[in-house]
Amino acid sequence: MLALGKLLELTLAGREPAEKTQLTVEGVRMRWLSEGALEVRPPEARDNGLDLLLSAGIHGNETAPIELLDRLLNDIARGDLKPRARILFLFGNPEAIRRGERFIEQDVNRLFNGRHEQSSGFEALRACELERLSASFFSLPDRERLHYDLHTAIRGSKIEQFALYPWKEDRRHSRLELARLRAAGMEAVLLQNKPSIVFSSYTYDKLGAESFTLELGKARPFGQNAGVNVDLLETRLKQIIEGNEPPLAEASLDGLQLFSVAREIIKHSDSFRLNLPADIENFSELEVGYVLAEDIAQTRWIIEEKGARIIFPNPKVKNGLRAGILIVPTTDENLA
Ligand SMILES: O=C(O)CCC(=O)N[C@@H](CCC(=O)O)C(=O)O
Ligand SMILES: [Zn+2]
Repeated sequence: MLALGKLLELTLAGREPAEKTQLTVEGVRMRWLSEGALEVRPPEARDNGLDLLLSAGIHGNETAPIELLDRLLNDIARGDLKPRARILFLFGNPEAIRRGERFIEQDVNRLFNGRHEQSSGFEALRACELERLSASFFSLPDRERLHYDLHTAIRGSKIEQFALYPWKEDRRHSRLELARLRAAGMEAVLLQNKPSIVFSSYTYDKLGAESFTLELGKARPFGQNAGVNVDLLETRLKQIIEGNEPPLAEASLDGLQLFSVAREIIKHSDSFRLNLPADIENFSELEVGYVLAEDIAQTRWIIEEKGARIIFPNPKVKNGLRAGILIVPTTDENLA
């Protein structure tokens, strides 16, 4: 296999490849751009006009998505997968991946859309570099732009695989993209309703891509991901890459559950207390009247919304950051 197909090995070893560009037997050009960053370009005659950004390892301990991208890249380098799309593969936080940690100093996925400029340290620099790499990748005119930022979650979930769809003023969420996600095995989608500082939000808002954070199961170390079944997603990604995706029945979302954000729970101080068991699962329902959290100056977060559920509860985040999202079921009536 071509050395550049071993992007994960290079990244784990902290090494640069001797040759920065290689051609596969299929005439596909692979170009190493920076640590954990590799561009794949099909021969011009085969190019179908899709620019696909696949990122994983924004959180270093979320290894199932990293292993998935590694398999796709290996297949391309061997000539077994024949891309018609241009692809940018990104491993988000190489140092955290090497150490098996979510992050080292600060969460890269809270540093996009300008936040890295108000910060310092190597994770802020990396977020800046990821913005630059993706902006340059998505700079070609008249092409379809798609970004999947792949994650696994800290805790178990009542709904195992789901997506978060960013928000931008005057832009509607696409029914066709939701149908594509359903075909890729996602069981639910959270439709965001305000701007955010995560990677998928940056590529959606600033670069005009259709962008999603995908949650694929529970985070485990390398080699221990048998419990994370990414078969449907892997099959769909191969079809998207090869340009032979079966047509999508747009009208039907086929049981895909839709949610919207009711409130983001923000941790304001060290006095923040989250009144949930440590092993609570994502999408657990909360009763109206329940005191979910308490913070400085007698602030109390009380459930007011019928059918509310919690995702990503995490009282350990830094002050000022999101310590959970309260979500409620929604309908498909506002989709484009
Ligand atoms: O399990 C958790 O608490 C977090 C899992 C995770 O990393 N999720 C992403 C979601 C990004 C988004 O809001 O689109 C994150 O928190 O960065
Ligand atoms: Zn993550």
